[in-house]
Amino acid sequence: HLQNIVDFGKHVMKQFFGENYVHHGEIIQLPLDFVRQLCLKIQPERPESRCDKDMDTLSGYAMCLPNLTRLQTYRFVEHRPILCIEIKPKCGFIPFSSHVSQEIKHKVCRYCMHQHLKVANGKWKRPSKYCPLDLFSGNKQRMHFALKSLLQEAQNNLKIFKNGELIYGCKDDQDCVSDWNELACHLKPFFFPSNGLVSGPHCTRTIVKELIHVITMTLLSSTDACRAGDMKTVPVSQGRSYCEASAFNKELVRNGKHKLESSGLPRGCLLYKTLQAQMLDTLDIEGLYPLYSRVEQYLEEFPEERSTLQIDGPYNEAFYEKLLDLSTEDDGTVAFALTKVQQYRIAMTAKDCSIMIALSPCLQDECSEQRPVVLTSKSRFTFSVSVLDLDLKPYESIPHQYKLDGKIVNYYLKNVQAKDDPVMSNLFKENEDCTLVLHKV
Ligand SMILES: O=P(O)(O)O[C@@H]1[C@@H](OP(=O)(O)O)[C@H](OP(=O)(O)O)[C@H](O)[C@H](OP(=O)(O)O)[C@H]1OP(=O)(O)O
Ligand SMILES: Nc1ncnc2c1ncn2[C@@H]1O[C@H](COP(=O)(O)OP(=O)(O)OP(=O)(O)O)[C@@H](O)[C@H]1O
Repeated sequence: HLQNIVDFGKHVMKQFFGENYVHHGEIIQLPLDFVRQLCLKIQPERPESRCDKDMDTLSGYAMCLPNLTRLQTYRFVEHRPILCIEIKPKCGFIPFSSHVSQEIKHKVCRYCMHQHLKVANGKWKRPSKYCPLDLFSGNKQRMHFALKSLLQEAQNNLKIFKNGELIYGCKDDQDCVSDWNELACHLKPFFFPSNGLVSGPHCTRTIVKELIHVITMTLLSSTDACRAGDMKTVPVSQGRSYCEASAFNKELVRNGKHKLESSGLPRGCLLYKTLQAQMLDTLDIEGLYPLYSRVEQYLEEFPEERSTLQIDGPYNEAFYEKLLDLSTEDDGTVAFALTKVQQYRIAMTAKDCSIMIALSPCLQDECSEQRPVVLTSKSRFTFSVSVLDLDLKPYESIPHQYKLDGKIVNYYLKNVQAKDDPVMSNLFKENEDCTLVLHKV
């Protein structure tokens, strides 16, 4: 299983994301006693919602990954201060598939719809104003808004580490730190090293603005090329480039502006590559589910074929090659259905991965090709960008995805859209006041 995870990173995700962004890790052997002690030590630290999963304490094998809160541009550990921003951007496009049955899915993105269900279920206390389409727009104003929203309501989409230690974001499901003054205290030596800025609300705002600027610039930077770089899954123009529920969009509409800018992402940047991989979901779960059922039916008849079809690996070169087939014509075969299912699993993985941006202050003479640099008003940083959590989503999770999609959309239609829509909300009001009169017939 571990070998599969490593191979998947090495042979598949590196091709989609690029050599420098993906760290596939390696398998190591550990003494069982050490693993048992480690398990006991970390158990009380794990968020409650994660406690349904257990650490493997029996095999003696583990995956060793580099510490991505540190710079990845140097092979040896550096002992200078490091900031790391972890962003889980989620799905950055609106489905364009003709299989979508509810019009709302062509207007409001899944993240924004899901927010309402998550708040109703108690996963989060408040909805976030973050919309992935703003972050993926490539438009600096929209990206700034998205990042500010993440800083306001981090949920599980933003974490900030200083020297490897979490200083901002959710430690567990309940405990979310969102004190900007405290954050500014941590960041001040990075952004204003000569201490020329007095403290107070103005100082906090300035520091947060600088932080957002640095994140935007690093997200738009291109520090790698990849094999699938020229593979165009879908032209971005095919889907809607903004989400109607985005607070940024609503604000524009309120101000009488109806045109939302989408500058597009530079092709080499990690956001662009993430979006391209996400867009391998060309059919939407509604179009994909019948194809999954076709594969399932085949496997029921021929269970021994499961390994030939490479459903659970091996994730090798041959597996990657099959993913490049973007034909849309369904010839009714299992082969067609399987390709779409595997592409969907890649897309799901890319929709749930995280981006790690590591930043370290540097001097003017330290920039080179290997060490990209980003500038702020009073400092300069060398940085690296990596992608985290690239375990292929299981084939078995597809029915769950299908059900969840229905739940998210239905909840939104019933509880949010109906109230936002003036015609519908008037209907609700009238209904509240109406009296039912029964006549004898
Ligand atoms: O379905 P989603 O969009 O809620 O994503 C799940 C994530 O929830 P989120 O929306 O980020 O709060 C969820 O995140 P949390 O564990 O809740 O922080 C997981 O990442 C889950 O993946 P897996 O099933 O553990 O492999 C994710 O499930 P997958 O759908 O990616 O399998
Ligand atoms: N290589 C790494 N370097 C730095 N931080 C990491 C690394 N791997 C994971 N983390 C941190 O740990 C968090 C959880 O990691 P990840 O999502 O990979 O775990 P998981 O496999 O989903 O965990 P679980 O066992 O709870 O399901 C990440 O969001 C990140 O903050």
